[in-house]
Amino acid sequence: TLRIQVINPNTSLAMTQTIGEAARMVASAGTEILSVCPSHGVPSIEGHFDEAIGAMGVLEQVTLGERAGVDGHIIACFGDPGLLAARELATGPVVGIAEAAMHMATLLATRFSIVTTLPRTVIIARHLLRQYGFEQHCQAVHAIDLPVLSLEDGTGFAQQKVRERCIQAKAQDNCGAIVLGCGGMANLARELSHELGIPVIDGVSAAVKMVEALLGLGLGTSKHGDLAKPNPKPLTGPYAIFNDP
Ligand SMILES: NC(=O)NC1=NC(=O)NC1=O
Repeated sequence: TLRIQVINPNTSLAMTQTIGEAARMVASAGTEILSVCPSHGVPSIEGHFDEAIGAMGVLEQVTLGERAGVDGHIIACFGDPGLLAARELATGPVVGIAEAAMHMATLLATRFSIVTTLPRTVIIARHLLRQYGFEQHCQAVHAIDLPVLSLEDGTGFAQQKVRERCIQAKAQDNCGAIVLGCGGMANLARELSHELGIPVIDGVSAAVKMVEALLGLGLGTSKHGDLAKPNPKPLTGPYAIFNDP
């Protein structure tokens, strides 16, 4: 059995649950999904400061997962916080939900749009598009202008706003696909794809299949060069957990 750890970098248990369920929906029979979140941190990630805190939680969970022998890791926040640092720590694949969804979208359409949460997170998506080399594929980045945890408030209001924004994007952007820009939207993609008649892609499920694909090819994170294990140093205080046992 493959064991893939899906890390919600924020500390909201409801969102961790949503993310875990979405991952299990698409996981292969031989794949066990472990859904985790940091022991300490920030309830939602809505900017650069939150991402820095979330990244430390990702590194904590990757460290614990590696020690437990998990085969691969998913960073289930649309900013992919801590991605490269996590790859230094990991032997298996580490895939972020933003890069996974963006890659999938480029295989299905010549242009995709992104629908994310707060306007201030739009710049984070733009930074990732540049970092991953997808700027020329992305037509627009839209925000529903609601906080991340509105997706977990049980009213369905945020979900309705996501739906409206996706309909608008399809009509206005001339995009062939839409990427959902938040881990908390993971359970909306299938229904929206059917309703809109275009691929609406959730990064959690995309990342599960990409990690399974990499493992199926016998591939893991390169340990040659800049993604080799960090040079050992005596880490102190809250970072002592990263020292080799
Ligand atoms: N753009 C986002 O909403 N990013 C996110 N913040 C979280 O806490 N989870 C996400 O996916």
